[in-house]
Amino acid sequence: MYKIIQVAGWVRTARASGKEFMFVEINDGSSLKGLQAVITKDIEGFEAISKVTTGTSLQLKGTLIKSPAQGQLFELQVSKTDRGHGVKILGTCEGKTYPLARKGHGLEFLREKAHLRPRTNTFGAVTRVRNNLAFATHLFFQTRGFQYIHTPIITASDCEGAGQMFQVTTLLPEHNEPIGKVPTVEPPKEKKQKKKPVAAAAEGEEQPVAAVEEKKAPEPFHAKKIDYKKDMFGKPSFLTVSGQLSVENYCCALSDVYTFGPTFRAENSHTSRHLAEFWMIEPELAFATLQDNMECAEAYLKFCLQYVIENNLEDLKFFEQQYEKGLIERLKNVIDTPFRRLPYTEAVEILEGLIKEDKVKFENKVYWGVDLASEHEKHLTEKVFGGPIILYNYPKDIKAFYMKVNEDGKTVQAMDVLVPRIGEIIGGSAREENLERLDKRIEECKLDKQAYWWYRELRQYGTVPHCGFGLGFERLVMMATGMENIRDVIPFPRAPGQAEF
Ligand SMILES: NC(=O)C[C@H](N)C(=O)O
Repeated sequence: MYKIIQVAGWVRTARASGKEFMFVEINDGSSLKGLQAVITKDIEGFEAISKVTTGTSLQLKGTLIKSPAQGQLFELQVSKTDRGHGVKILGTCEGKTYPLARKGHGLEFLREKAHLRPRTNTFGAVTRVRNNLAFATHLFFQTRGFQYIHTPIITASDCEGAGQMFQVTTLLPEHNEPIGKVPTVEPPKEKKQKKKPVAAAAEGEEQPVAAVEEKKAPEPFHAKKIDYKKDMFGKPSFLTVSGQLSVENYCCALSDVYTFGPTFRAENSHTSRHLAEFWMIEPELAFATLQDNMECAEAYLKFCLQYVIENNLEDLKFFEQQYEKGLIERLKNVIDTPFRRLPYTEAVEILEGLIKEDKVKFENKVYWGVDLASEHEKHLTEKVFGGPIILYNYPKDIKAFYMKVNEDGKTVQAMDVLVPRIGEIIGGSAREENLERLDKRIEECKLDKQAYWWYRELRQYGTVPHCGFGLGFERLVMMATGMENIRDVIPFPRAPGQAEF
């Protein structure tokens, strides 16, 4: 049994075997392994093909046969036959300057070659896992009846109240001259429109706009004075730091919803866990408690990891070999073990106890009320509990205004999912659904009540208990692959000094 197939891809390795034939391994990025082709001398253009180097793009037509060689099931035989075999060089690759001609590049070197690094085994594998995690995310929420909401990228609201926002400015010239050639606008011939009666709108429906205005001739482009800054959004606007407040609007109408989009934080952070542009998954659950929130977060994380074990095993084995020994076992443990849940207060007591007994030293102080540093979070997950944990009921002073205050008046119904190596992967809370209490928090946090008028109205008109969380997608990719630097799990990292591509 043989099959004639046509494939295309980039040469990984090419080597001649005597003068009679040559071996070429090509890869099209669909999996870690490429396809080996044996090309014989009698094929047209053999002379040119025998000189191809790594990176060349090729199209091959040949017969797929069982491979006699070890480590591969099939190989492609390309030789002169009556079955239309052939080789076509699509794009040659300058071997002398091609940055990936040599094997075994460091990740740092590859970060500077963001346009070419997808061709390496590491970035091919990261990309395939990332893709499946995104797919698993939709699968998880969609099969549970959540609606996917596209929340805005440009917004005037600072969800977290943390002020780490990129401001959006226009590049249009200050002096109202339009860019480029101005089209001449001929005013249309004046035509009077008859007044039409407005049809009665059904209750609750939008009123149809009455066609009562006479159509005015458009003003010539130059005549209009435009204040671009003001006309654009009317107030300073920013790139979103979170879709949460927007998705809450939809949660208070469609019940369970989620958003999955890019978010931006203008942190001048050089750590291996932060990016200025990252993707966040933010579900919002209606008629739900903090308990429901924790359950959803845990089930979602486990679902995603299970999905990549089932669909990316070859890639995971590669990561295990190259980056993290025991990766697959670790993932299976996460899936199989219930996440330990404990109040923030208890976690602080554990850490304080360890410090007192001289069992651990931290750079950052630990006391009730502190925002735990990543060294504390890592210690808890890696050394104390040996797996992911969920901390909840955090001091209200270190958390955002929208979180529901507990009866003790000191803590809020917040939760963070912490995982080994990474620290916080999920942050969420039950939202304050009571308008009075929300207003009190807005005041305490010294925020502008007026700016949140629409958010407050959700509490005014048919409020419901609801909660939600945000998962930093890149941190999930790090968790699933064992990659240690967040810049290596996103196609084009946006971090200080890195925005060229
Ligand atoms: N949707 C969420 O709860 C995420 C939270 N607003 C954050 O940015 O961390």
